[in-house]
Amino acid sequence: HIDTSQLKLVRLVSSQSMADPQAEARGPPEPRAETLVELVRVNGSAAEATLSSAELAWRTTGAGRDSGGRRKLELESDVLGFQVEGRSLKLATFTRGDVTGAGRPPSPVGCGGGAEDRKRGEVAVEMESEEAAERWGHAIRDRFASLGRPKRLFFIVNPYGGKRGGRKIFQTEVLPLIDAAHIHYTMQETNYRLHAQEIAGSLDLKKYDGIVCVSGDGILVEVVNGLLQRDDWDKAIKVPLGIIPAGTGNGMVQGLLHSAGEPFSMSNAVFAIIRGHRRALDVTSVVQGKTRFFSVMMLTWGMHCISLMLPFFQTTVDNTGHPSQSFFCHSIVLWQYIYFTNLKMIYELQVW
Ligand SMILES: Nc1ncnc2c1ncn2[C@@H]1O[C@H](COP(=O)(O)OP(=O)(O)OP(=O)(O)O)[C@@H](O)[C@H]1O
Repeated sequence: HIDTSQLKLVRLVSSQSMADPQAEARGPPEPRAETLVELVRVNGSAAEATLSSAELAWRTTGAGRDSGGRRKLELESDVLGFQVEGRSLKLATFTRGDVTGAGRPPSPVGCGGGAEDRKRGEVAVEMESEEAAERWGHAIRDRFASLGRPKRLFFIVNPYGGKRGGRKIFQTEVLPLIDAAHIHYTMQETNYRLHAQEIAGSLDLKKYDGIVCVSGDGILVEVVNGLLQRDDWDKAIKVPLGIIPAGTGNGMVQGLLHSAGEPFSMSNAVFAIIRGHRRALDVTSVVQGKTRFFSVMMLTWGMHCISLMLPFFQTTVDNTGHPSQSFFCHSIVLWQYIYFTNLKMIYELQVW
């Protein structure tokens, strides 16, 4: 609870504060990777396969019904992970539509776009030699690294958020995809209020490529507060943060997925983290007496207030700056309207 009579200052800490910390380290974009071509068997069918910087494509060469059909996997958006086993390169796919050709008529090249849910699958590419499989494995690993995919994640799970499904969501929705992506992880459940803040305040951040909250927005805000209260806060706040919707409103996830052009779903939220999707968020700082609070949601609150002051402003704006049409958001705006029109005090507020 914040005593609003003492609300003195809303300060925009930095519009870049949650930007990709590895962007600088990664430096300028890699030169285009060499294209590899091999005669292989894909899910048992003879094919000519090509690995370019962005995709793995193959054209079947056998005499069957499917002969000459071309299929492809976008490495960034269709592949969860892969492993090399002897001469075999096994790709765990997560696609909209069928790209393997098993069980359905051939689909046209490309499988991105559309609101259809992604489904898991496997594409097994049998190479002529173990060396070839290793070479392709290295090449795909390099492609993933250049996309900024995380290798080690720290999960904070709130078992009491929303409908108290955090634990189950982690086990059944998050872990299978994280395992398929071969991401190493550590998981810690929150045991009490502000536990997430404590965890973020003392976590050895060198060990992880990101912190993921399986929770509502409240835990994310705790994590931001924990990071910003550290002595090394300026480095700490650059650690990528992720959120898997296990809360009540989940406004942050909805906004982030919308900005990435992905429909809101649990698996899309997990996959966005695996793919290393990032965007910068503003952090606000509120000083109340001698205490300072940080929030990534407070700006939304501010934006709603501004929207209320403009009588012809038709839409609300969510925390990522996108128009939000949900009934829930409009209810919040209505509640804020009633709240603010009943306030008798004027607050000093600066944003810069
Ligand atoms: N083990 C726990 N026991 C009691 N409270 C907890 C525990 N773990 C976390 N909390 C508290 O639960 C609160 C709400 O958490 P969270 O944000 O995950 O869910 P929510 O409030 O339901 O979702 P939303 O923020 O989307 O409305 C947080 O303030 C956190 O401090």
